[in-house]
Amino acid sequence: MSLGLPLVATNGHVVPLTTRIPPYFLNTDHRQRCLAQLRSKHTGLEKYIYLNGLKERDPNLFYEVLLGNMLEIIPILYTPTVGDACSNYSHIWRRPEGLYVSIEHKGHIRQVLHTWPTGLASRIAVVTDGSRILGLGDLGANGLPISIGKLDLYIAGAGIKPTSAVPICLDLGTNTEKFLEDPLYIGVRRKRPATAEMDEFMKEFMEAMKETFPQLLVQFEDFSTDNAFRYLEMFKTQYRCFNDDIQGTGSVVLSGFLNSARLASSATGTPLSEQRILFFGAGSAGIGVAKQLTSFFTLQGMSEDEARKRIYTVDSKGLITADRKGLQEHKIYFARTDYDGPALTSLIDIIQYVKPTALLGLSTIRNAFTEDVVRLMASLNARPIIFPLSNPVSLCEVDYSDAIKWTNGTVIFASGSPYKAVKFEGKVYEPGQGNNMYIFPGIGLGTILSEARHVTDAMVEQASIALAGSLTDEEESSELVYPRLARIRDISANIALAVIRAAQTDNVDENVLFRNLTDEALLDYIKAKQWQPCSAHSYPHL
Ligand SMILES: NC(=O)c1ccc[n+]([C@@H]2O[C@H](COP(=O)([O-])OP(=O)(O)OC[C@H]3O[C@@H](n4cnc5c(N)ncnc54)[C@H](O)[C@@H]3O)[C@@H](O)[C@H]2O)c1
Ligand SMILES: O=C(O)C[C@H](O)C(=O)O
Ligand SMILES: [Mg+2]
Repeated sequence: MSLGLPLVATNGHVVPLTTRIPPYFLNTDHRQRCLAQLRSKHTGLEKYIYLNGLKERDPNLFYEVLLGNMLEIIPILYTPTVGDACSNYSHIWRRPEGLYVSIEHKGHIRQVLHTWPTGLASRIAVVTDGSRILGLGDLGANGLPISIGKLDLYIAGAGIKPTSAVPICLDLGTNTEKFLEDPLYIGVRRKRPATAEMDEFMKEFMEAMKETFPQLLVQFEDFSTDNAFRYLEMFKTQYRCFNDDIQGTGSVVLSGFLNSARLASSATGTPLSEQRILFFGAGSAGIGVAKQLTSFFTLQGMSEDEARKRIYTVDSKGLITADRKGLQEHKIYFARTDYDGPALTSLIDIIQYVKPTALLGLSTIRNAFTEDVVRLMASLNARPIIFPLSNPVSLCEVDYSDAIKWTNGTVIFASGSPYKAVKFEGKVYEPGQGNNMYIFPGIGLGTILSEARHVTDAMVEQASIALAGSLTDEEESSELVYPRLARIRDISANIALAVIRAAQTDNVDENVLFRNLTDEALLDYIKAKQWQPCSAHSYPHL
């Protein structure tokens, strides 16, 4: 109810003309109060629930607090705590906050999408089917928080308007027995459909998305690996969409790898063309990154074959070789044809054979990079590049403090989940966070603004190169391989610029107005478009 303008007392204090707002509330900093309330919670999950409530009560305040405290709050809304939120979502559920499209809606998906309140204003949907949430497996309908967390990064990190964001969970059932038996489980109680039924569902879903939200970009998130590759292939030139785990991860890891290779090369002189990269884990993420690296190597002048030879992949059965029977489709391209000895199954044996300059973990195997493994990498390389990229932290291949200790501080490190700085023998070392959160907000922003018909490979590649080039002098001299998170808005704007230029080169941009702008003018435009939260709007009746 409007009660007129607040009074300004002679001492300058603002006194609201209402009994519902405490008299001195407006003279205090409510953001500090929220932070104190947040910090009073003891577990990550309690903090997540608190923030969720704050977002519902006052979205402007929520995003203001988030933007001012990214380092503290991103790990709660996103990896790693979002993993706990997903695992427990049926039990912590409080209010509707995303769109569920269920297998039982098949044949009527358009009608379901029409119920979304922001309709034509929608620009970005993060869509998961909950089948491989982080490394936590099939969480079914509990997967929605991953879409919400990614969209919070779009809003905070790229400046997308909250009303443009559509978190979606496709509820296709789950193969995880304990959820099917849980009386509080919020999803349909059935096993996942066979491929043919799921394909029909996905085709109807994508068609309905395009009709209902014509200006929207779809980000596929955390689909199990076979489906992730299949739907990307099926839809990437038909709809405005991309897969975050394959392309976003490929792009962000290429970036960190380029900065790492430069750092290592200043100690060893090893050129990019002599890097040998060992992937421990060959799923959507491992193969997505391997493809992005080889594509970049060819851009640098290597032949496709030379580029591919730089890559070695390992799965649960050991080094992937072409002679292995029944290899899954996505593993064939990188299967080695130059090894014909007995199967190499231990990581130590594989490292001794490959002598990698870089070891990348996308395996979901906690502590797979043992002391022996890390020490062996350090004995082979003056600056070993070790990226344990599996999420959340509980599945990370090696902790930062161990990697520092076992390499005597020589490691060049980036992990998927955040780690704190480590003090070792009097020196402070800062880790990198090789997480697609640095890249998808910029890819999305650039795609939306340029109204690109599709997300092309060049758009993803240019995003990566822009991120790699975004380090400040201070960040470079601190030997960081990714920029500091607090700068993510500016970084996302720069990535968006690179994405728009690549869309233009590929002729997929429908907003051709940008073609006439200089880079400087376009960057200013992008920044001006970024949504800013303003908690002063929170009490409009005052
Ligand atoms: N850092 C990031 O930005 C980022 C992005 C995407 C995915 N990820 C993480 O990567 C991990 C993998 O994701 P995915 O989609 O590729 O999953 P996935 O399940 O398809 O892949 C896991 C791979 O690891 C292999 N593996 C399993 N056990 C192994 C063992 N004992 N030894 C060797 N290899 C083994 C599997 O064979 C498979 O190839 C997840 O934890 C996910 O959170 C991180
Ligand atoms: O969600 C993340 O933190 C990164 C990535 O998309 C993943 O699946 O692990
Ligand atoms: Mg993911």
